[in-house]
Parts: sequence; C-alpha cells; structure tokens
Amino acid sequence: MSLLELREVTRTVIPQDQPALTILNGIDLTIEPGDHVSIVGRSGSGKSTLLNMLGLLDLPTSGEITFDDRPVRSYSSAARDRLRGAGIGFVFQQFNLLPGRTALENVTMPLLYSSGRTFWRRKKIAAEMLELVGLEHRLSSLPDRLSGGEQQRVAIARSLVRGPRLILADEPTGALDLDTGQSVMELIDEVATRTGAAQVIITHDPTIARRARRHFRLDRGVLTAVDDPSLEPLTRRDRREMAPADDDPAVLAALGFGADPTDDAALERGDA
Ligand SMILES: Nc1ncnc2c1ncn2[C@@H]1O[C@H](COP(=O)(O)OP(=O)(O)OP(=O)(O)O)[C@@H](O)[C@H]1O
Repeated sequence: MSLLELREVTRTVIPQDQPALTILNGIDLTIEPGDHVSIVGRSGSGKSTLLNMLGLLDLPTSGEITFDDRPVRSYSSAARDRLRGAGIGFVFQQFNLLPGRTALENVTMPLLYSSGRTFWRRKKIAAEMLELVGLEHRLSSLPDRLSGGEQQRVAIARSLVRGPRLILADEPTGALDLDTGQSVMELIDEVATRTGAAQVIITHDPTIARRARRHFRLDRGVLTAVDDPSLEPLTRRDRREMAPADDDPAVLAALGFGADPTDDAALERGDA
C-alpha cells in the first residue's frame, strides 16, 4: 500500500489576459511509508506548486492523487485539512514561528487540534519533542532569543509533534550555514527513522538531496527520476539562482555569482 501517489498529475493556471500555463505536466510519483525522496529543481520549475499538491493544499487540474490509496478528491475540504494536520508535517526555509510565543507554546500549538489524552497531555508531549531536538533548556525562550539553527529545531519539533507519516521539507536548510544545515538534516532523518515517517525534500542543494534514497529532478513541470543528484552538474545559472534574492549586480558580483548580464548565453551553456 502506498502512502501518497500522484498519477498523471497536471496543474494548469490561466493568468488574466494570458494563455493557459501548464505548471506541472503529467507527474507520476509514488511515496511509500518510510520512503526518502529528494526533488531538485531550478527556480520557476514548479517546486512550490508540486509541494502544494503533495501537501494536499491544492488539487490537480487533471490526474489523481491518493493518500492511503484513497483519492484525495473524495475528501471534503475540512476532511482534507484534518488529514493534512494529522498526517503531514511541513518544514520550510522560513521557520514561521509565532514571534510572541515561547518555544514550548509554538510546539504545543498543533496539539490544540488533537483530542482526548493527547490534548490534555499536550504540554508534556511538546516538551518531550523539544528535548528530542536538543532544546530542553529553551522551553520558555521567545524565537528572537534563539539562533537560526535553534529556531529551525523548534520549527521541526512543531512540524513533527503530531507524529506525521509524511514530512515535506521545502529548502529546509536555505537559511542556515552549512554545518547547522547538516545537523538539522540529521535531526529530521533521526526523527523520521524513529517514527517511520516518509520524507520528501525539495531543494536546490545537491548535498542535501544526496541524503535521500531516491532522487528526482523537476524541469519545467516535468518530473524525472535520476540516479544521483550529485552527478547533475550545477551550471552557473543554477548557482546564480541559489544566490540571495538580490537583483543588485554589484552585490551578486561581490558574492562571486557573476554580474555581466551579457554573459547569459555562456551561463546557459554552464561554462561562463
Ligand atoms: N497562479 C499562478 N499564475 C500564474 N503563474 C503562476 C502561478 N503559480 C505559479 N506560476 C508560475 O509557474 C511557474 C512555477 O512556479 P513555482 O512557484 O511552482 O516555482 P518554484 O520552482 O517553486 O520556484 P522558486 O524556486 O523560485 O520558488 C513560475 O514560472 C510561476 O511564475
């Protein structure tokens, strides 16, 4: 039995006064329980749109998505929300912590939607989760008193506190330095292994992607299986897209991403 399956999934939008735009084109993907999948794609390739499908936030224009072999389309919108809340944990690049709430309050938040014993034990469960991510000494800290890595750990604890069966991570280390990023990925792996959750990691970064067992590349809305994302050479254009979102050529040049816009042909060839 598969956990999540996408069959021939297409997503088309019709922007105002413009022709229809196909953002996802015939996506086939099966996620098994405990799976570990990476999806690498350039900016604009459709990653966020795909993530919204995998996270049951949007429905496809055509094709089918099943969760536990049941078509997602057959759920009411409220039932889909409940399924997502209990079954899927999201980890984003932006930690999205509630700024006025302590680490413990942030992690307790998803348990407010639980029932019975879990509801009444929610603070204890949240505290145990924070202990698991190594932050037992930070329970009453507000987010702005925590480092970036600590904030991401709180965000991970919050995403995983309901024991999701699927973890969806979108550029989870994008805002962290290399070492902190690695330890955050190790943490997600550890929790996923302990709970048997499947992981889907969407990233620009082949080093992060390589941690997965199965690899895919998304290119203009088409998903293709690849043997190893590290074998896909990064072009200068890829690198420039991984650069901070700052249009100032001088800043990009100072960061080593190349500033000359006339160089685009060479950038395409990857040899600039
Ligand atoms: N509602 C919409 N209307 C028009 N165009 C859209 C809409 N949603 C997405 N797009 C376009 O579809 C393409 C894919 O968008 P998407 O946000 O999924 O890309 P992405 O791979 O996540 O990009 P990034 O890495 O830069 O966030 C982009 O060119 C985007 O401009």
